[in-house]
Amino acid sequence: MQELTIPRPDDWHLHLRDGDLLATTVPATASVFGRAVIMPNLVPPVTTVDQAMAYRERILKQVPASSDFRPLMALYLTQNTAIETVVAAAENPEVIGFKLYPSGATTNSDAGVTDIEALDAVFAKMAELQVPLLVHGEVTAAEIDIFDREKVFIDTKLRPLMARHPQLKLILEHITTADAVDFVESMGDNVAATITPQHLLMNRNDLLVGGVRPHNYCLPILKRREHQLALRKAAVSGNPKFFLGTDSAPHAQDKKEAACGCAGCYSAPAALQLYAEFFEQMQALDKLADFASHFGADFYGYPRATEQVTLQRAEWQVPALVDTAIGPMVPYWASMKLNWQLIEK
Ligand SMILES: NC(=O)N[C@@H](CC(=O)O)C(=O)O
Ligand SMILES: [Zn+2]
Ligand SMILES: [Zn+2]
Repeated sequence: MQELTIPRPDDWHLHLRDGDLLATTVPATASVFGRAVIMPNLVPPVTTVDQAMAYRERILKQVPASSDFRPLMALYLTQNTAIETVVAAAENPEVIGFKLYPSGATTNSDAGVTDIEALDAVFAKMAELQVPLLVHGEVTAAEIDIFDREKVFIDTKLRPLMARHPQLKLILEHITTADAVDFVESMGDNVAATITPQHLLMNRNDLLVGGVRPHNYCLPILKRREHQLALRKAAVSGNPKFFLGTDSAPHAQDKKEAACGCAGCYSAPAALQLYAEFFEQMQALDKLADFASHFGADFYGYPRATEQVTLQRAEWQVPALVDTAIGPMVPYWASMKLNWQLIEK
């Protein structure tokens, strides 16, 4: 196969950041993807519908004229999120749902949730109004090993949450383990998951063997190979519960290449090409359209894309650096080759 045309994909998990960086991050995604779920972990976090609409306007200013890109805004769930905010979110078509960050779990999660059970009335309202809950699924307790944090979260927090609220529409974000695959498969049609390119293409050896590779460091951290294989199998299984979410999460080069480096892979400059690389490795390019363009829209209840994008099988090198207003940034897969490139039609 030399050319592959698929419906315009959507990115169901994306960090654009704010301010001057939007001039880089918005075009990078909007030139390829039709819609994206915009993560709210700004400083301060995006906790209200008004804040989300103001942030959305700042994003729209950077969308290239040739693009119909639609940002779908996620609100940051805190311990103080009010029922009225759930109602307001349900009434606003540009708000897609709420993002649950366990406090301290990841970048800019200090304002996150410390006591999930205490928010049961909020979850009940979300379930009633079918407002999606998007979850960073890791516990943060110091005694829990970083490689076990997703599994322990599923066992001690998510399964009980779903038992209390069986109708809750829940997306387990950026899954990294066989345990997460099992959890999603064991639940009803109201539970789904996003999978990033780095968790499909890499395992923890790619982070640690031969030296620490800060640009492969993200959260949840890359796991052992057997977990990677479980994710790879799920992504090509044709099960509509698993779909594309890049978790592209830019940090400046000096913040990544540091004694205490930030977590997050800036994959947007090569996102679709990276997924194509993976689907080709699996001899499953015929499944890319479902994973990238159909299943997420179906799950969230948006129309499927009518436009198309075309990939061509031709070697392409990911840039070594991307210049941005906050300094140079090293994209995920920097300087390495990929077998597929995007072409204008
Ligand atoms: N994935 C990451 O490693 N980082 C994300 C936060 C997140 O999605 O957990 C970020 O905002 O930098
Ligand atoms: Zn996360
Ligand atoms: Zn993220």
